[in-house]
Amino acid sequence: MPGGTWRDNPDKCILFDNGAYNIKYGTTATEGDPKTMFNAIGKDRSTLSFFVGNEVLEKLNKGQTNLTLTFPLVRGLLHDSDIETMIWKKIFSSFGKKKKVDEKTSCFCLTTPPVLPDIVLERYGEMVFEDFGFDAFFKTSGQSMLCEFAKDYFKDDEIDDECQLILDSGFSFTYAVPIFGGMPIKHASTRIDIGGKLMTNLLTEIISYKEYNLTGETLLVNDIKEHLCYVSTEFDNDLEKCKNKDTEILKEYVLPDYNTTKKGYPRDFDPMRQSAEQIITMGNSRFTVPEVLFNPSNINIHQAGIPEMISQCINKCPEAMENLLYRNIIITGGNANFTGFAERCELEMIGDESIQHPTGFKPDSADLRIFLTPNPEFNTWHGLQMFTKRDDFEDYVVTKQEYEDEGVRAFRRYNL
Ligand SMILES: Nc1ncnc2c1ncn2[C@@H]1O[C@H](COP(=O)(O)OP(=O)(O)OP(=O)(O)O)[C@@H](O)[C@H]1O
Repeated sequence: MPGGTWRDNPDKCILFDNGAYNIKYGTTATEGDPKTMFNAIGKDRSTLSFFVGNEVLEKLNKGQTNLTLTFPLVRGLLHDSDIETMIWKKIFSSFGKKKKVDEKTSCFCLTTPPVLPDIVLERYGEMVFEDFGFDAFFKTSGQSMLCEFAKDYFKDDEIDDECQLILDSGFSFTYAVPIFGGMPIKHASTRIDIGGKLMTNLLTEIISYKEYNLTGETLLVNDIKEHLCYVSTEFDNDLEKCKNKDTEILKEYVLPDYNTTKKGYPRDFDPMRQSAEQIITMGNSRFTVPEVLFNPSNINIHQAGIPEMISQCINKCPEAMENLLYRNIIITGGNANFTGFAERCELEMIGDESIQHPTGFKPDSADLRIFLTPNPEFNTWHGLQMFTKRDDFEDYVVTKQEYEDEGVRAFRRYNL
């Protein structure tokens, strides 16, 4: 067990970027990328035994498809703290004997959504201090930590030090969060109720209707989505190409048979190929699914698409910040991995004949600069790690003693 306390031993700051899909975890001393833990449990419908975190992925990858998945975070918020506790325990036990987590001398650092109801904050306080018995707790929005990362990573591009707008498109939602002086401007934070989960569900429906019933095969469809979907920068053109069976767009996904192959894979469409495998042909669903991020009304969600949401968010901020925010937009989150995501945002913000909003969403007077983080899923965690190395980190930490004296108010001392 490592000696000292979190104040002097970087192994004792435990860092969780607590995504609704994956928890990215490590310590301040971790070198390289964090590890990930699937943030769900799976219950075997026949034996009722259950699997926790990555065990679920292992079972699913081996072809065990009769698992019911339960996610402890629902719509981004903690919904089932017992399940979350099980998954956190699984992570702590993975640290091994040598680096065994000693809660009494460790600080637990956690990312949460930018706006967190008191009742959820209270439950996190209970879990961290009462159930696990940590000595200290640092709670922050993921977006503030992403900023910490981006300010360093893009410093040569002269990203503004004070003022940025984070566009974070993850599993549950897509957020636009303006940041000033490292702190989110909460009243201006805006969100659309579309994230990776909804898009995977949508693709499941489309494939199940047109080809094979893949209901319940969430991870398989997720894999198809991650390999084959993209954000179109020429939507009408791409639709036309699909009608003409253009092989530039048509792709195939070979389904696993769980006998000779355990994993599916994508490949080019070849009309001449004779094939014994079960195949899904992906045409316009490759881009109509991610299109819902830009046109939510396509699936009857009456909210603004991403570029309009960004401008709505900036409009809620003081006018003096407007130019700075448009000049410092940082895109992150797992969905930012879709090819074309950042380009499409830029096209629609500026306005372009090839897309549906030719006039654009930014004022003519504002310059636009969009920064795409290099490894969108991990950058928030890296920002968190950088933050815990700052000289003033301790000022943002709530100790067990402070929590016992002040309760949940102790977390309101700072606004990250
Ligand atoms: N290469 C990819 N292409 C498309 N989508 C991807 C890719 N990689 C990851 N994703 C999607 O990103 C989503 C997860 O993103 P992220 O890790 O930012 O979310 P999270 O932090 O777990 O959740 P949240 O931010 O909602 O709390 C998943 O839906 C996943 O399918």
